[in-house]
Amino acid sequence: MTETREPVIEARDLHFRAGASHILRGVDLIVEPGEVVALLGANGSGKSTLVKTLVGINPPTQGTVRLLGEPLTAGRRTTVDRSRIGYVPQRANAGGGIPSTAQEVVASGLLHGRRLALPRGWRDRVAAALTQVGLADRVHDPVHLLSGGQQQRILIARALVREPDLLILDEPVAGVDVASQEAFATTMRRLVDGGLTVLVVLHELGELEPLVTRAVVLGHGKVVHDGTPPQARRDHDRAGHRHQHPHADDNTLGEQARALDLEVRP
Ligand SMILES: Nc1ncnc2c1ncn2[C@@H]1O[C@H](COP(=O)(O)OP(=O)(O)OP(=O)(O)O)[C@@H](O)[C@H]1O
Repeated sequence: MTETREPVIEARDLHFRAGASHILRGVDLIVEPGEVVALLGANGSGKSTLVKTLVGINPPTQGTVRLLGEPLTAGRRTTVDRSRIGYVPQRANAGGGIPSTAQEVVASGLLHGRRLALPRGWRDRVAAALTQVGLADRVHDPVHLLSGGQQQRILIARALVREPDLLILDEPVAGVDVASQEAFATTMRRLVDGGLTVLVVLHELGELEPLVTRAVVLGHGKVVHDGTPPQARRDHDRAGHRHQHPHADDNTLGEQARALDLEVRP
């Protein structure tokens, strides 16, 4: 993996408008190498829009984005090396209605920019990516016949096959069975230990909680918290949990935390 000393993600004063909607309203986000940042917030707070703005799908109407130290400028050829970035979109259908095999879908992750042919050794790389998500034996299976959780793992393999330095995931475990969530967390642990930087949109920290180094909470298109990851409310039910922290019910963060069924440590 290539060493990057500058922030892996550096977004300044990001705004995104769609028609009359002002969806992102001045977001600053810095992610340093090796961090695992959870992007949280209530439904409609702008998480997916922010992630799409960061990867260049929604060019910002104001503000700047730098990825891996290079500027991402709307409408201009970028010097950002996209082969070093893996992106897993939200609730995507891995098969796309076309009966592709797992191998074909994962191999498509090796095509980027002007690369229209698969590189030498692609079969081995695809097999290695499928092994990382625990689906090595499904290489020739049509993706549309796999379960929802397995399809999501195929999409994660499609991002991992690039051996990225930065992985951006939008709700990777939404609607995914527990076995898949555990397999995903184990894979992430291994990759993060190897130096991967991660920005992950989540509704709850779940199995990824031990990995998350920082939480950024969005509320109405703005950052309302950037720091310690919130603690799951289910902790209250655990034996020995000491109820010492305030619920911050009177501020915006409290609203966000309630919407997420989370509470924020003081
Ligand atoms: N292209 C667009 N045009 C108009 N409105 C949009 C567009 N994209 C998103 N929105 C609206 O912007 C708001 C934020 O959407 P976004 O999908 O970013 O939220 P989110 O935090 O990811 O929500 P969820 O948790 O439900 O996925 C929503 O009200 C959404 O309907």
